Amino acid sequence: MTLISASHLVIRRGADDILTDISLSISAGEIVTIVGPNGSGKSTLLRALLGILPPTSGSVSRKAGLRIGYVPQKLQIDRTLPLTARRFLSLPTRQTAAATTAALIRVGVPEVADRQMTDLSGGQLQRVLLARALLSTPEILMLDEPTQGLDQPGEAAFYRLIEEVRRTTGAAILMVSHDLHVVMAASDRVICLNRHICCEGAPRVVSNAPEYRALFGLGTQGALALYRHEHDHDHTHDCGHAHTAGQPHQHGQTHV
Ligand SMILES: Nc1ncnc2c1ncn2[C@@H]1O[C@H](COP(=O)(O)OP(=O)(O)OP(=O)(O)O)[C@@H](O)[C@H]1O
Repeated sequence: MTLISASHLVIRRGADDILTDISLSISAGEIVTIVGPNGSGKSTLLRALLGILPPTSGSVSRKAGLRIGYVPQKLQIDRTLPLTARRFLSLPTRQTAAATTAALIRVGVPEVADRQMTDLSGGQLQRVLLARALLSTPEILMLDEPTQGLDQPGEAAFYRLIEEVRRTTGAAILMVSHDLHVVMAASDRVICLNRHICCEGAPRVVSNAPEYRALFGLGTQGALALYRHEHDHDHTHDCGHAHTAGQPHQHGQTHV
């Protein structure tokens, strides 16, 4: 079942097309990761799919009544405003103490309930944001670089949690990530964005550890090098190679 789809979506700001001709769909229960360089439109795409940003042209459609849990890239909290984690979970929809306690237990940080939001560590804050998103029992969770600023064990733990959420709730996950580990280990499908959809496909299992480590050092470019993807358009795109329309192909090595 399709939860969200975009058809020939264009988002323009001033004279600039931030997104051009984006067509995609997200199905129930799948984990899809959007990768792409800084400024490639990843956050803009999430916001357009959420319905926060109206399309300049093209369209976005969401299943009727779709419940979306959104974890934003940044959260601005006024340092002068006292706000405990429990209270934060009750905004904007009021929740019972039992519900907020259960949500914090679920994401593994019950001890932060009465702490100030501004005092939480990066990893605790991400979990509280996830807890709030889960309180709406979402059919799809949308996460914008949810592990930014976390160390590697923190990232790994957070993504294990995301996978568990998918397993236990069946929610689809759509996330933006720069992290090759995530792209490789946790996604059913990867979408490479550079204002248009550069390419997309299933991540490939990497058995050769030294190669994996070497490519991991290349950041997003490394990630792009390591998954299967199919092209449906014909140009020499920003992934740096030419190809022919209608000829899906598989990449096994770098294609920078
Ligand atoms: N409201 C706006 N007005 C004008 N330009 C904008 C606006 N919002 C975003 N942009 C521009 O659109 C482009 C895409 O931004 P976006 O934040 O979607 O990229 P991103 O891929 O998420 O980047 P990053 O990886 O750095 O978070 C950038 O060049 C940005 O400056």
